[in-house]
Amino acid sequence: MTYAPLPEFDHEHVTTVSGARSGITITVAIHSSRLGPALGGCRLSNYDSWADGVTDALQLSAAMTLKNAAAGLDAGGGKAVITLGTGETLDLQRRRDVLFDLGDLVESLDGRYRTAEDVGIDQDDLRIVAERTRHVVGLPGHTPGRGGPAQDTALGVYASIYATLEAMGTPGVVGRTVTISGLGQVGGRLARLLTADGAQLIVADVDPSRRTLADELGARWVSADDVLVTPAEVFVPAALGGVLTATTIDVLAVRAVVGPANNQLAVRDGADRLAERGILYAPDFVVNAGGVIGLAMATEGADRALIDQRVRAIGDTLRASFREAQDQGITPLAAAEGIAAARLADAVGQPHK
Ligand SMILES: NC(=O)c1ccc[n+]([C@@H]2O[C@H](COP(=O)([O-])OP(=O)(O)OC[C@H]3O[C@@H](n4cnc5c(N)ncnc54)[C@H](O)[C@@H]3O)[C@@H](O)[C@H]2O)c1
Repeated sequence: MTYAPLPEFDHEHVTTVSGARSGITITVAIHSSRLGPALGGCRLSNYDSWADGVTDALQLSAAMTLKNAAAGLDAGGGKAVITLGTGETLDLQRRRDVLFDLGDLVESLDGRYRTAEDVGIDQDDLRIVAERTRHVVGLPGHTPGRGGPAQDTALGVYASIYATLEAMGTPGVVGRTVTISGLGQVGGRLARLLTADGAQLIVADVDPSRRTLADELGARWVSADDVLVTPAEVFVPAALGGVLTATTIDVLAVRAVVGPANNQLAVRDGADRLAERGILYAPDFVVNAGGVIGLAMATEGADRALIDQRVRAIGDTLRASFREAQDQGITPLAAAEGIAAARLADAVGQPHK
């Protein structure tokens, strides 16, 4: 994973601790609570160093501020990261210990940050965290309908792909080639939706067991190494962030990038580079907001139909970003950041940002 350098420190509050039970480094980063108490998942992942874990928490929480603002949620941006060393795994006892440590840390923030699932944390883990804190969102049984943020995230990406193809002047997915890198919780669900609509899928995953789904859907399987150079109309990054480096942008053979991975751009000028290559970039924090929209709305008691409607409206936010970009001669990323910034600027009576 490549981390774009942070231009400045503008977070409201960051706490990094060694868990009292586990000794594992845990960071909670609250970037902004201007629109409400911060909401964002907890990631449990391996890092080269504890400092990389902190950097990831800083970047992910800043992205949550943009995501929640652009999605029209009354929620600020925050994120937690549990930092495991390279190759480190947890046995059941240690996993429980670190989840209790996380719960205590979240509880100590008294509701300023609400945690949820993210990569490496599932609903069983959330149940354990909830034994130590009230500030957990998306517990099993709390989301109406099909449940789980991945389905809502996939639906938001699906709506985004339609909006992007429309902006490219080639609406609809029938017969269009779409490459999905990462057939996990989101990528797998998205693959099913697009196949049902008649898209031609090309898929890759580092986990060979995902090939079963590829075969079931009649998708073409390519290696994870080749996925970026394989020609297609749309590239969907659905694995880890940081996939769009100066080098990979130069070799991409697609017309658009639309995917759920957080913080896809490893270089700050990545959006400009994509535009120079004539590749339409759908900003990740707009595209992947479905999960958090579902979580936030479920806590407010919304029903499934209303949540679906709001998740599908991600396509409209994207259309507005593309229009603004066209009108102003800026990238869609800058336009989407402008939409989020306008909401943040309108918020009153809350702390700075
Ligand atoms: N789950 C959500 O609701 C949600 C919400 C917002 C953003 N996201 C982001 O979307 C992405 C996917 O999330 P997910 O929940 O599906 O995760 P996941 O862990 O279920 O799936 C990721 C998949 O990517 C594969 N993978 C890992 N490295 C790869 C590589 N180099 N090349 C190809 N495949 C690779 C993994 O084997 C796995 O199958 C993540 O970046 C996540 O942060 C997810």
